[in-house]
Amino acid sequence: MKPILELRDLSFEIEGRKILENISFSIDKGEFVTLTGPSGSGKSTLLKLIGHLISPSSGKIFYDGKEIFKYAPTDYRKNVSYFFQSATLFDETVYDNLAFPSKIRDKAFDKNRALKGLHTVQLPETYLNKPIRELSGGERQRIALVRNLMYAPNVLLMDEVTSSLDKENKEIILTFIKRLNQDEKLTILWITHDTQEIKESNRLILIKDGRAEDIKHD
Ligand SMILES: Nc1ncnc2c1ncn2[C@@H]1O[C@H](COP(=O)(O)OP(=O)(O)OP(=O)(O)O)[C@@H](O)[C@H]1O
Repeated sequence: MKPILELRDLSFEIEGRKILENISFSIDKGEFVTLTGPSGSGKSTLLKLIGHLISPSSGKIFYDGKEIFKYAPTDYRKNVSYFFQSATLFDETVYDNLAFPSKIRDKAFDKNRALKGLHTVQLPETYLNKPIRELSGGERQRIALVRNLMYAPNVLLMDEVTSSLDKENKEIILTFIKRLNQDEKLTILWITHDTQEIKESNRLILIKDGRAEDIKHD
């Protein structure tokens, strides 16, 4: 089976300083992978490279066997989605936000999927009509994730998305992404420092001194 993501000899330098050096690894469809490593080791940089937000100094990244810059950026983002910690919702209702992905695709709003998403992140259906400004930070983060997954990508990249959340919100988000990983074979690559979250992933890649090393693989 060909890997869904493949990094070949990826290096990244900034202002003459080597941040990542000859990183090579592959990820198969359906894997749930945590990137770990000391602060400043280059984890966020690596995720941004894979998300096609920045370009490597050398080396290549392949998605589904094709180099990522050969995809039109919008096509790539539909397949490989980068979810930010500070994902912004528009200051309208939950419904407006959840309907946005269908609007830009010129498709009908999939209410069932939206309600299933709300249910999994433990918010009642009545939240559809709630203005965003009335939601707590954790609730906003949950809605942002449901919106991001209205049309599930094949790969979800996330950089410390739960770090500012309390235990309850962390668990809800973890349950949601695990469900998508199991039910929809969503491939997940994320950065987290939370030991419970690390335990849930089936592979752990350590980024240290510019290099990558597999340290756990189920
Ligand atoms: N735009 C930039 N300009 C200059 N240096 C940068 C830039 N982006 C990242 N760096 C440097 O690259 C190194 C790696 O940063 P990165 O944010 O990828 O680390 P990290 O492993 O994600 O750290 P943390 O766990 O603390 O978030 C750091 O030394 C950082 O200062």
